[in-house]
Amino acid sequence: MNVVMPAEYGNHFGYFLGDRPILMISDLDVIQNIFLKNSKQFKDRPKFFLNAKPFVSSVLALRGERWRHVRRLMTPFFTHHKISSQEITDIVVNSVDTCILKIMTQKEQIVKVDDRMQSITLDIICKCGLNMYDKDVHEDNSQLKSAAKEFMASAHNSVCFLEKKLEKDELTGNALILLLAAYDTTSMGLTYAFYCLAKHQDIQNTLREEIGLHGYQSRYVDMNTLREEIGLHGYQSRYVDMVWSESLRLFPPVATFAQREAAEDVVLNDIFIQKGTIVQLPIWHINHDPNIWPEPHKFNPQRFLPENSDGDDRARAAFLTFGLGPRTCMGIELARHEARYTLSKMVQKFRIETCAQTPDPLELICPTEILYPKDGLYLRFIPLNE
Ligand code: HEM
Repeated sequence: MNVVMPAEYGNHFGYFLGDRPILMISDLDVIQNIFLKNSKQFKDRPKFFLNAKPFVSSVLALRGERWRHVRRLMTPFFTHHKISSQEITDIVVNSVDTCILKIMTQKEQIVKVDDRMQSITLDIICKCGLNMYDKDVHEDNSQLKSAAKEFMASAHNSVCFLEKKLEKDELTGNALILLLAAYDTTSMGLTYAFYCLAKHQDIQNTLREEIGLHGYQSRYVDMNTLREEIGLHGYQSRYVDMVWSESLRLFPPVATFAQREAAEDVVLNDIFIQKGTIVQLPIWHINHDPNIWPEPHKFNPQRFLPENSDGDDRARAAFLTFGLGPRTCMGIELARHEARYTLSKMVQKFRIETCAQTPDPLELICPTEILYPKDGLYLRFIPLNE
């Protein structure tokens, strides 16, 4: 719907989902007006269909002043400084290195990439956000169900840093949301990044060379190097960020979630928006609009060279993978931190290629909010000689 309808009906049109009026907007000026300039009139997401506790008490679903309060409390834990701390970096490094070891020791070089990435991101968010350690998370028989059970049981302890400030339901709801929001979004982002790299050996080589040039010559990217690269002196190998952004543009893992409800009647850019209307961002459509992104289906990390993006509101509205405005994704820094290390380390250790099981083209499904490769993604990980 996100893809087909804007192409057919133009840059703004409405439809009903049950009794809910939805307005789909793909004009960048209107998007800026709604999500950035007039965000006070569009501050909340619509009420969730899933009206169950503790989910409705999470930052994702809260509305109005309560959302503002919870978001303000949580924000300090998601800053660049906090995310690139030694504690979190240790967790990221440890998880990716365990995954590499697992790939190295398996007999076949064929890797089910989405499975492996899910283990990494589940491991990281459970340790960083929920204080929950599962030693089998990288094993094939790791039961997501039992992990989820354990998570629910320990949910209250998990966000204890907020304990005195939040209601019990909000603590549990936010723990649940941290898990849901962080794990499959980032794992699918990484899966698509590896798919793009496997299909573009030249770009994979450039990334490998860049990492070598900027201090990743050693076999292992040790903690000090990583902190120096990311934390203290700014990250040197910008190319890995460009690869990450470009694959997230081509394959935005979250398809439909960026929505806002109009708090009052309003006219913007000559469009009358009635109170209660739900404005929907067509993320996929904008990320592939040839008027915004020339040759939109081409994987070209150069688009994200700092000099090619002027960082103004319009540029921000053109890359919608993390949503836009005050309710934009809280986990951008954590996802980037995980991606920098995972992509860098994997291309340093392996040549990643497509194999007979790699789907081409990649067929995607969207059972809820997140896009998954229909039959998983298999790639060949060939260890590189030291
Ligand atoms: C590649 C990875 C990710 C993608 C593509 C992604 C995408 C999104 C999108 C599209 C939204 C809706 C934004 C809007 O309505 O404007 C969102 C919200 C959110 N994301 Fe992410 N996300 C990712 C990773 C993460 C991670 C790692 C975390 C947590 C550690 C996280 C936590 C959240 C939260 C809490 C919200 C709700 C914010 C609010 O309502 O105030 N996300 N994300």
